[in-house]
Amino acid sequence: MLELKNIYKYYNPGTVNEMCLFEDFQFMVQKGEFVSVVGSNGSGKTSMLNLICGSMQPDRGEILINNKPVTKIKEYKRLASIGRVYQNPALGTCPDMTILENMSMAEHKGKIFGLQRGTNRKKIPEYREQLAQLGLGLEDKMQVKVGALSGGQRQALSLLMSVMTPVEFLILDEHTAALDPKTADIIMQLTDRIVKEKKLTAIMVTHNLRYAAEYGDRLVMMHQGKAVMDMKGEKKQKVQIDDILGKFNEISIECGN
Ligand SMILES: Nc1ncnc2c1ncn2[C@@H]1O[C@H](COP(=O)(O)OP(=O)(O)OP(=O)(O)O)[C@@H](O)[C@H]1O
Repeated sequence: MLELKNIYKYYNPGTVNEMCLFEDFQFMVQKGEFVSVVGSNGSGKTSMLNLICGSMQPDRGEILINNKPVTKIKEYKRLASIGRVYQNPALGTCPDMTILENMSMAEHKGKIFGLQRGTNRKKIPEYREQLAQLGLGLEDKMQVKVGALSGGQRQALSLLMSVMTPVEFLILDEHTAALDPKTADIIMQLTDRIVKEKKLTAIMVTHNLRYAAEYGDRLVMMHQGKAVMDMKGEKKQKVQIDDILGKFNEISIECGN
């Protein structure tokens, strides 16, 4: 379970540009939930993910993971239980290293590296099998540098790498936004499969209302640092784009998008 409790977050405090993004913000995600988060530009979606992952500190309030306060725990330690995939496929992988080296590095996330060889050769068949499951032919490109892959291939690899350690949470920050529609669909199906197979608790920020309606078991819409819609259960299972489009247009117009 993940909880943001009474969160306050100010940007540029003490300046003319001071902005209170979150004011007594509450957000709770149950174990195993797959939450799609949509919202207007600047509504605080990425900031919320940054607070969860520890890349940003709240000014007040508490963040709890499985009822334990983690607010003061540093990002790199918090990421032991969290996998994160970014919008930019370049962010989750290292372009000058091969697929094999990237996977080896991902498997050692959080561990201290010595000067021993980077890749355990015995792991190759296992990595190969994991890559084959992506269905993109990456298993035959294990010695190819990641910088030479397409955005979609790279994002699929980022996704795979983000769950190579036994994480409990998957944080997806517009992870299909930079991909063409067909590739985005492939990555989305892959995401859904991974979340279900590994029984992860997932939070997916997306601007794609179709994905938000189609995937996950809860849909949250954010606006100006607040959740203005929170749908789950049967209501979420039955939701269609048209059911959320009205509210989405309303908040988008309000903030000039
Ligand atoms: N580091 C920062 N310094 C100052 N203001 C910031 C900073 N990060 C975010 N903001 C502001 O906080 C608000 C929320 O930003 P955030 O990126 O969380 O929104 P978002 O919902 O993810 O937006 P988008 O959909 O456009 O990506 C915006 O007004 C943004 O300008």
